[in-house]
Amino acid sequence: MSKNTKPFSVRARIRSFSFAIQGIKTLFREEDNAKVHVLTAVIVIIGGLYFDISSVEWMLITIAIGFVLVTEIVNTALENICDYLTEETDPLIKRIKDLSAGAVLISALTAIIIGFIIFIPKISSLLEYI
Ligand SMILES: Nc1ncnc2c1ncn2[C@@H]1O[C@H](COP(=O)(O)OP(=O)(O)OP(=O)(O)O)[C@@H](O)[C@H]1O
Repeated sequence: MSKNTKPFSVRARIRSFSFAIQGIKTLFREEDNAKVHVLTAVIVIIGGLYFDISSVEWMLITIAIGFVLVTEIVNTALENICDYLTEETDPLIKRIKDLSAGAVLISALTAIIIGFIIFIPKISSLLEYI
């Protein structure tokens, strides 16, 4: 394994950070799924502010939102690699893309379950109060 012999450089770290920001921008510009996830996250955050949820609930929601966005980014990167490798229909490419899409689905379902556990009791007590 090759050892990184480059000296530590703050400038290089800032450059790497800017590449990561470019990746996030690409995701939101080109992936409709990511736009849906962000819109959902905004609605959840508004709900959290409205119901004045606890610190632990904010932490769970933050983890859920981050988990969904990270799987979406990894899925998009894998899809791009697949499309770069071949434009032909290939069973292995299908397998990779379907597995990757499965990861996004699992993360989204996890986030939905967390959202339901946090918000359903609050919404029901609000409805009872009305
Ligand atoms: N080269 C390929 N060979 C075989 N099957 C493919 C190939 N490309 C895509 N597929 C199949 O078609 C499905 C949809 O592929 P696509 O790349 O459009 O993903 P998508 O999830 O619709 O993309 P997006 O995230 O952009 O909405 C894949 O999950 C896979 O099952």
